[in-house]
Formats: sequence, C-alpha cells, structure tokens
Amino acid sequence: MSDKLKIGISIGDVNGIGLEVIIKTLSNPAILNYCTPIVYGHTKVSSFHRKANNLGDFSFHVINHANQAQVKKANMINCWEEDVKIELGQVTETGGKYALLSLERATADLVNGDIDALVTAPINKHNIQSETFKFPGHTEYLQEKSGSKDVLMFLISENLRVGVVTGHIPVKDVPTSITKEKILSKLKLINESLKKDFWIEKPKIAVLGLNPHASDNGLLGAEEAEIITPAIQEAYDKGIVCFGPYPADGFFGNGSYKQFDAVLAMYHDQGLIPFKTLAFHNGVNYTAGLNFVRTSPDHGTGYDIAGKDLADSTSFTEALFSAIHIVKNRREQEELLSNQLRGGGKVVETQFDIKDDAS
Ligand SMILES: NC(=O)C1=CN([C@@H]2O[C@H](COP(=O)(O)OP(=O)(O)OC[C@H]3O[C@@H](n4cnc5c(N)ncnc54)[C@H](O)[C@@H]3O)[C@@H](O)[C@H]2O)C=CC1
Ligand SMILES: NCC(=O)COP(=O)(O)O
Repeated sequence: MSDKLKIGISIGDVNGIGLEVIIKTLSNPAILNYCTPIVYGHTKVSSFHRKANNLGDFSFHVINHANQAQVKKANMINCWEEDVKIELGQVTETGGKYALLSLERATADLVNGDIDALVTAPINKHNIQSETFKFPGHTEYLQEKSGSKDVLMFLISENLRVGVVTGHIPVKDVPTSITKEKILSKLKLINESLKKDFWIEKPKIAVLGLNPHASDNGLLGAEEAEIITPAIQEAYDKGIVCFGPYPADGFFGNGSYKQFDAVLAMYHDQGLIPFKTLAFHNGVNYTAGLNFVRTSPDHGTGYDIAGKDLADSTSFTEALFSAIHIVKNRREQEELLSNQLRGGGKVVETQFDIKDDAS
C-alpha cells in the first residue's frame, strides 16, 4: 500500500478558473511524487478547460471511488453523467449546481476518511446557494460537516499568517459580532493551529484593533478598551502569547507583522486586503479548527480571465502542498505525543488545554 496522501480536489465553479489551475498544477509530474490527487468533477468538463486554455495533452485516470486511486496518476471521479453547459466567465445556475455536486462528493469522502485532505477550487458564493447549501462559503459549510464548535479563516503564506475574528458577514454587523469570547476562541484556534499544524512551539500572535488608530485611547471608539484588550489579557493569562491591539493601518506597511507568527484581524477585509497585497500569488486559505484538513487558493473564480490561459496556478499548488504538510505535521505530532500526559495525547500547556481536557 502506498504511503502517499490522497488529496481530494473539488473543481469549484465550472465557468471560472478552477479547472485551469488544477490542470496546470497536476500537469507537473513531480507533484505525483508527493501525493495522489483525486479530482471530483467530470473528464468532459476538464477536457473543455484543457482545450480552452491550450493546456496540451494532459489527461485524468478515471476511477469510481477514492479507494481505486492509482499512485503516480492524476485521478478523476466522474460525479455526474450528463453533459454540462459551460459558459466561461458567466455566473450561471449551472456553475453553482456542479460546483456543489463536486464539493458534496469530495466532502463525503473526506468525512469518511477515504481521502486525507481536501483542496477546494473557488466557488461563487451566490450561485451555489440551494436547499443543501445555505452557507456563505466553504468555511461555514465544512464547519458544519466537521461538527466543530468554532473554526478560523486562516490565510497563510511563507512569511505571513492572518486569521479573522469575523468572516463572511456584512460590515455593518462587524462591531456587534466582536465579543471577548469570540476573540478568545479565535486566539485559541490560532495558537493551537500554529503548534499542531505548523509546528511552531511558542507562537507569538498580534491582535489588531477595530477602530482607526486602535481608537486612540478611546477617542475613536470603545471596543478596544471594553472588548479587545480584556480578551488579549485573558488569553495571555491563560498562556497564549499575544499582544495588541495594534492600529491596523500601519501594521503591515511598516513590517511589524514580521515580528509575529500570526496576526488576528477583526474582520474579513481588514485581514485579507493586506494579506492579498503581500501574498496574492502564493497565499493559501486554510480552515483551522476542523477535524480534517481543508485548504484552497486565496483567489476567487477569476471570471474575467476564465478560458484565457492567464490564471496563475501558484496559489493552488501552494494550497495542495500546504494540505500535505498540515496532514503530515498533525499525524507526526499525534504520534510523538501518543504516550505523553493524558490518554488522548494532548499537550497540556495552557489553561484552555486543562479546561478542554476536563470536558
Ligand atoms: N474560496 C473560494 O471559493 C473563494 C471564492 N470567491 C468568489 O469568487 C468570485 C469572484 O471574486 P473576486 O472578488 O472577483 O475575486 P477573484 O480572486 O476571482 O478575482 C480578483 C482579480 O484577481 C484576478 N485573479 C484571481 N485569481 C487569479 C489567478 N490565479 N491568476 C491571475 N489572476 C487572478 C482576477 O482575474 C481578478 O482580476 C466571487 O463570487 C467570490 O465570492 C472569492 C474568494 C475565495
Ligand atoms: N476570501 C476568503 C474567502 O472568501 C473564503 O471563502 P471560503 O473558503 O469560505 O469559501
């Protein structure tokens, strides 16, 4: 039996650049030395994208189930039988329907343990909505499938990691959604992920403020004094090495982020704008806190460049490698710890760990 990890890949919106970056990534034969990829989609849809983007004679090995995946091959599970109307660059119902069929089948295999990790190509969050998908994104969908109480949208690259307290919600709801408990929970998730998924022994985390200039001592808002600072203090007292709140505007431009292993931003664009500015092409979107591993490229469907052979596949390739590394890190750590401390092999370092261990 092969020790190569099986990495499931969902194809995302069939009218976007998902299959282009998937095929570009898997066309590099060296990738197959590191994992056994299994794409959930259809060979006819992939052929369409291969031809539209002039991607040579790449082909998939068709299988019916993940347990038939062949090493050294790019495997494909055909998830439907009918022909699919592809309208490159268009937002259509069809785009959402087949993105969901791919995601559902891949997620079922992930939850059952038939694949070791999932890399998702981008969906359009609007056209995928349906009776079975009423979520603002993969993050929330997979949280439900994992049964995790909380998860973290964690954007990662070699030199920068950014998590967000609030994710896919309207900006007007941000201030009321930020609570001390939520910040504590996200800090705990970042801390655990840095240790378990990235093997950083003593993580150091920066927390951004919400208001301009982190409120300038209360002149420009109360959230820093009433919510964010007490959350940082409590987390620190419980053993999480975190500092802040820092004014968000200069934090990235002046390079302060380089002194930390991760940054916690208060809302989506506060964290993702600097992240994508600094790391768009090699950035990865990782969902921390799931009981399985899911990554994705940090970009969206790229409708404006679909079918034009313009999509850069670096972010997708990085997402694939990040998934492999995280699974290996988690497993290696579990093995190393299996004889330590408690039966579950959990490191008891912070007060959070003690509380969790007791429950
Ligand atoms: N994880 C996911 O499924 C994500 C889905 N989306 C969805 O994607 C759709 C489009 O979102 P946008 O805001 O337009 O973001 P986008 O990332 O699709 O596009 C923004 C700009 O970046 C360019 N771009 C994106 N990926 C690229 C690549 N690999 N190589 C070269 N250029 C690239 C595009 O051509 C466009 O000009 C939305 O429906 C959004 O919800 C957005 C982000 C993540
Ligand atoms: N920009 C990040 C993002 O939209 C993440 O979406 P998803 O991974 O939750 O689908």
